[in-house]
Amino acid sequence: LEQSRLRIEELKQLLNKYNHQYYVLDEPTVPDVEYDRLMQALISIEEANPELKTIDSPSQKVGGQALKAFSQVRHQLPMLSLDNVFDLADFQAFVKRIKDRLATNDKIRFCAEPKLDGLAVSLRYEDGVLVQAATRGDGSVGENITENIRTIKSIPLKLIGELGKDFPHVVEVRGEVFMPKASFDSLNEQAKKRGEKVFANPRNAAAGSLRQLDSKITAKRNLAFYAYSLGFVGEYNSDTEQASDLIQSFFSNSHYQRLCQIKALGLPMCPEVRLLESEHDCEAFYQDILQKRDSLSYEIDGTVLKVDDIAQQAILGFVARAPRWATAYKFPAQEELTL
Ligand SMILES: Cc1ccc(Cn2cc(C(N)=O)ccc2=O)c(C)c1
Repeated sequence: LEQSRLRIEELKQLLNKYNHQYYVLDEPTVPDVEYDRLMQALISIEEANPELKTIDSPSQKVGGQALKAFSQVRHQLPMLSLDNVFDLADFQAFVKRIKDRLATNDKIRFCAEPKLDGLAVSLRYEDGVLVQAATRGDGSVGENITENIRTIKSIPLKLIGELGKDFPHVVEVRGEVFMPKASFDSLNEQAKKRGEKVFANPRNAAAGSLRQLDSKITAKRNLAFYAYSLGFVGEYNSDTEQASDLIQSFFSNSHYQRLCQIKALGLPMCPEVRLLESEHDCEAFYQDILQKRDSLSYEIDGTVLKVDDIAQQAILGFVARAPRWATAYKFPAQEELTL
């Protein structure tokens, strides 16, 4: 049994590494057949020794037992929504409100990213292992979709790095689950052939795929994920308050640098994310993303511009459920697809 346990450990580490190389870094170092051989070996040892199967095993990527229903999860930190702006004048008013409240006339650094048209989820890693994933829900309570999230190939089941050195006991990562355009097109083509439900757009297809009680179905939907912020970070026993000194001992005071750290932990990050040195660079970013919109492999409905400095974010706080320090700068609606 000890031999099998060691062999399983070795296979898990190899396969989790290869998954990261293939799905997150896009730099595989072994051929697919080699990956497949190792995966088959892992699955057969786990079948022979079910008591050795663990929740961070890459064999989870194919899905598990179907659920009867989803349980609910209360977010330790609420998942908030974003206010919108639709034109440059609105965006400039947003910046002015920020400057007035910060009582500064200094340039404001922004973390800029495309606004992915998918579903917001929160991933909870304890001791570096993915233990829970939840939808946004109403911002305070969401659905527990852990089994479905585990099947998303670019989401690591285990963080890269060392507990206590690179990450604390509890790290939540928030981001968007989405269905790439190519996956959406082939899913609908297949659905048409089989007389099954056709989805109106990739966002609905992603939502429908995450709401499957049978994670084996989710596993076949080729969903993807990009992280866009931290959620709760701390120790198990701490109450809902953020221990900001603890966060600062692990993560940067720049939102953009935090995203880079999250990427180093193994989570995918949108390649279009930029650190902008001033509010005057935001319009150019918005126009740049707008002109490359059709060439992106995923659907977006605008950009998200966040004050980059964490201390400034804390001063600006939130209004009702939306932060004063961020806005979604949206694109004009695209003509609806006629199916
Ligand atoms: C048979 C087979 C096995 C694996 C894959 C894709 N793939 C490859 C790797 C790899 N090369 O590091 C890692 C994970 C993974 O999912 C395909 C397309 C087909």
